[in-house]
Amino acid sequence: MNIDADSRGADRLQEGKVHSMKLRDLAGDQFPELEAQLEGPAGLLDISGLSSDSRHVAPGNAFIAVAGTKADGAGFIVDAAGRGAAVVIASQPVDASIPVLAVKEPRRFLSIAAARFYGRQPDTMVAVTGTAGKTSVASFTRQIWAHAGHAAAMIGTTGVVSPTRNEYGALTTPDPVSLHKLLAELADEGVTHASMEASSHGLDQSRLDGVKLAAAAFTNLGRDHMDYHPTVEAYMAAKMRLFDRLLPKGAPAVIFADDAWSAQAVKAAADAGHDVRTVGRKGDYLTLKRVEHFRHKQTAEIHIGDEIFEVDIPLAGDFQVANTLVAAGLAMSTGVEPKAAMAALEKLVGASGRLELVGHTKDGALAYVDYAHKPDALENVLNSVRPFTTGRVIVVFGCGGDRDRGKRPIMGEIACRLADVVIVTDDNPRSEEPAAIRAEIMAAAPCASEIADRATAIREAVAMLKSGDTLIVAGKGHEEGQTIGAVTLPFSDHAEVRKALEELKS
Ligand SMILES: CC(=O)N[C@H]1[C@@H](OP(=O)(O)OP(=O)(O)OC[C@H]2O[C@@H](n3ccc(=O)[nH]c3=O)[C@H](O)[C@@H]2O)O[C@H](CO)[C@@H](O)[C@@H]1O[C@H](C)C(=O)N[C@@H](C)C(=O)N[C@H](CCC(=O)O)C(=O)O
Ligand SMILES: Nc1ncnc2c1ncn2[C@@H]1O[C@H](COP(=O)(O)OP(=O)(O)OP(=O)(O)O)[C@@H](O)[C@H]1O
Ligand SMILES: N[C@H](CCC[C@H](N)C(=O)O)C(=O)O
Ligand SMILES: [Mg+2]
Repeated sequence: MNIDADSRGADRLQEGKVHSMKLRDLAGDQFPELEAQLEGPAGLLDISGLSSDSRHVAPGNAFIAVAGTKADGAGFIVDAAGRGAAVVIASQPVDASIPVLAVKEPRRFLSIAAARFYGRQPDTMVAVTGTAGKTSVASFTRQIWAHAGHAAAMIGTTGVVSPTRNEYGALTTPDPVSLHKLLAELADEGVTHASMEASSHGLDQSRLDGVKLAAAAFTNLGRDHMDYHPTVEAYMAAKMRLFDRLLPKGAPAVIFADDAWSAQAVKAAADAGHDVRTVGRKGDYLTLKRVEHFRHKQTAEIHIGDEIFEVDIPLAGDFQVANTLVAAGLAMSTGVEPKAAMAALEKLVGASGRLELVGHTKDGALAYVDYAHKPDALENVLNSVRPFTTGRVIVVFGCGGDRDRGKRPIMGEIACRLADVVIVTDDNPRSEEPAAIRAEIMAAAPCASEIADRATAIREAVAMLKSGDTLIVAGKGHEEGQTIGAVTLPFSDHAEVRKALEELKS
């Protein structure tokens, strides 16, 4: 059976390379404004691929001109034509040396056409949105499916994981062309179930519009990406696109019930005609009755209908219970039996760099790496370790450059309020002046000390650990680099924490 699947996959990939489609087949019937335009000769053009970046156009491609944050693709039509584009799809008719077809939403066209061009995706796809927890939920959902015997994959911030891959990725939600190429490859490799993260950028830019979703989920909403979305309401509206535009009517919408924005998410999903399934303490699909926190695990009592499960979740952090419930909700909504889902929760492995225990001192002080790079996440992670910390909570963190400046003082205030020792350091300053970023955090963190170099900050924090203390190195999680200016130097919080712990022992 494997041999068959493999050889089919190979054929298909081979086919992909020489593949072409008539423009009218690529467009399908979702763009009424294109119908008349496709009846002409343009509809019969053979299209060899799609690109929204003129620099990547190959002969015979359709160039989709989209308006971006920095430029408007319509300004690159001449460039695309020069590289052999067969046709342009844009928001307005433009005079050009090749046919230009106008659609209302070029980004949506790009996604739908990419889905049709690559043709296949895993049979059961789910997507999760929310400010925090997406990567964890996508990973846990994949793991629950895998325990239930399905060939499962996940796509998100940490990359792609499938039975045959573990690849680092650049974006949380890939651009539509890479996404559908990847989905077709996964389907050809035999993957039947895939979970993906729906970032607010991805939703806003219609990157997921071609994905056929069986279910979707919402975790929570907090402050994030205020450099991109004009208001928090606009940010929430982008997230709710998952329910009101993408999820087919009547499909399960799994919603975490205990967040301040839960009611609004429930309303959006119900208004869109979905089968709303809430999870959490206030949840009715999966109801959390009780949690006991231990150092490296938590025991949760979960009610599903009339059944009661007592589950040992091998992860630290209250928020991880929320994430496991959302993941179990998605897995059960796509056919996993409750008993199998609950059994799988006992085997979960945390996503890399999400409150991940990297090591401990000889006195047993714990050192964690975590990806909290936004206010709510920092608040959650610091609160999460307090119950099992008998000594001090020590945190090392910074804020990224060229990103939302407003979060800097907010995170500074949270750190001083919830930790006993705070060290402010650099986290991808990018094109900004690192000292200026730190100063904006420090302005609201009078308790903090400042150590610019992240490796030094980590070494000093590890050196001060005493029995009962907990160290959180926050903000970079799984990342493998530190971006200063335009250069990314290799850097890993995991490696630096390990090195510092080793130095202590020697
Ligand atoms: C802000 C943002 O989301 N930008 C994304 C967006 O680019 P853009 O539309 O802003 O591009 P632009 O530079 O204004 O150019 C407009 C158009 O002209 C085209 N162009 C440009 C130059 C040229 O010579 N020829 C040409 O055709 C561009 O390809 C583009 O299509 O569309 C591009 C194609 O899909 C993405 O690669 C790009 O992601 C950039 C790299 C990025 O950093 N995005 C981050 C912020 C992001 O999306 N993050 C989220 C959330 C992360 C999380 O919190 O988890 C994610 O999903 O990863
Ligand atoms: N359910 C949750 N509630 C609050 N904070 C959480 C939750 N889940 C995770 N976190 C915090 O957010 C960090 C990132 O978690 P995760 O990667 O799962 O979320 P994400 O939504 O994918 O984030 P990103 O948008 O940055 O990719 C964790 O390291 C933790 O600090
Ligand atoms: N997806 C997020 C990750 C931020 C992680 C943090 N380490 C930083 O660089 O700010 C972003 O690109 O805004
Ligand atoms: Mg993520």
